[in-house]
Amino acid sequence: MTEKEIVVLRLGHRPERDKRMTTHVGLTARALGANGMILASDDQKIEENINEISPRWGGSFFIKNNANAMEEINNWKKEGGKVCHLSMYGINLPDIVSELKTEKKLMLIVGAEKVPGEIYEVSDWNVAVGNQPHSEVAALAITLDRIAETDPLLKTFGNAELTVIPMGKGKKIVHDNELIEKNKQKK
Ligand SMILES: C[S@@+](CC[C@H](N)C(=O)[O-])C[C@H]1O[C@@H](n2cnc3c(N)ncnc32)[C@H](O)[C@@H]1O
Repeated sequence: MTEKEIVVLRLGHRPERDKRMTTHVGLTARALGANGMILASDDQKIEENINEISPRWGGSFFIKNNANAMEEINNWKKEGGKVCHLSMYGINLPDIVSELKTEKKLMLIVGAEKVPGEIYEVSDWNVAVGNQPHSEVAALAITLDRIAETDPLLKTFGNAELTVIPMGKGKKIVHDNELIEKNKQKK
C-alpha cells in the first residue's frame, strides 16, 4: 500500500504575532501524521524550533521556510497532488471526507489573517471544519484525524531520543542515551 503524502501550507504567518500559533500548526501537523509544513513567510526561529522536534521525539517531519505559496501549490499540482484549503466558508468536512480520504498526495492549506481570493480559486476543495469560526490548529487536527487511514493517535515515531511511557498519573519519559550522544556529535 502506498503511504499517503500530506503537507501543510501555512499562509499569512506574521512573525511578531503568530509565533505560537504557527509552531502549534507545525507540532499538530507532525503529531497527527503530516510529512511536513511549508511556511509562506520568513521566520527562521520557527524553522529552528520545528527542526529540533524530530530528533528529540522521532520521525522525519520537514519544514520549509520562506516559501512562495503559489509556486508551492502549482508545483504540488504538477506532481499530481491535490489541494484542500481549510476555511469556515467551505463545504463542510463530513460532506467531502470520503473523497479526501482517497487522495494519496494532499496539501492542506491553513490561513492566519484574511486568505487571498486566489487560494479559494486554485484549491481543489475549500473545506470547512464546521461552518463556524475557530482556529487553524483545531481545523487541521480534526481534518488530519478524519482523513487518516489508521488512527493517528496510535502512530509511533521511530528514532526518538525521548519516548513517553503512558500512565494514568505521573510522568515517565525514557531517554535513548546512545541516540542522544550520536545526535550531539552530528551538531
Ligand atoms: C482564525 S482564522 C481567520 C480567518 C480569516 N478571518 C478569513 O477571513 O479567512 C485562521 C484560519 O483558521 C482556519 N479556520 C478557522 N475556522 C475554520 C473552520 N470552521 N473550518 C476550517 N478552517 C477554519 C482557516 O484556515 C483560517 O484561515
